Amino acid sequence: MRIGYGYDVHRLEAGESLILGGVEIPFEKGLVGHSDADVLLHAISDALLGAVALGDIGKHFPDTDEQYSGIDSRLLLKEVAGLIRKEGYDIANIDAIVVAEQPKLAPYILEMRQCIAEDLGLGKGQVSVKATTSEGIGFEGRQQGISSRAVVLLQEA
Ligand SMILES: Nc1ccn([C@@H]2O[C@H](COP(=O)(O)O)[C@@H](O)[C@H]2O)c(=O)n1
Ligand SMILES: C[C@@]1(CO)OP(=O)(O)OP(=O)(O)OC[C@H]1O
Repeated sequence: MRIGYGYDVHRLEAGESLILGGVEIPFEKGLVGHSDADVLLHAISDALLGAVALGDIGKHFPDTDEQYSGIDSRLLLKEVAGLIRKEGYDIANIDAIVVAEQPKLAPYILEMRQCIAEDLGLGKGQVSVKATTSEGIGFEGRQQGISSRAVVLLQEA
């Protein structure tokens, strides 16, 4: 068995799309990144890579490489899942949290879990996504950014 942990942050700006867990969420601001800036999928991807000591998504998909400009992070997640399988592991479960003052994410959580489960070939019972505010403090609380943390457990295939 292997455990992995991932953390990511992206900046919030007006005029950008807000995509979390593969789901586009209507909001006045969105996340800025080289890719689609899906901070939740990035945290999960980093947790998966970390579990098999394969570095992080910045190593595999450098933000200096034009081929990843604006890329759908679901494609990156699927590629990471392939690397995990190549190392001889299956995903037992994922637990992730998004720290966002706004918007209210509860209505979108089920769809996020379904997207992630579909991309990783899992049941939605193996994928947990949670949300919390930052109680108005810190960069998330000031709505300057959104962060995400994820933990994954892998088992030998
Ligand atoms: N962006 C968010 C943040 C939180 N939620 C849900 O609201 C509940 C209360 O949040 P606290 O920060 O007071 O813990 C929490 O349990 C989340 O389910 C949300 O939907 N969207
Ligand atoms: C995903 C990648 C690649 O497009 O870019 P960003 O969207 O900037 O995301 P980040 O979490 O900073 O790091 C990984 C990157 O190399």
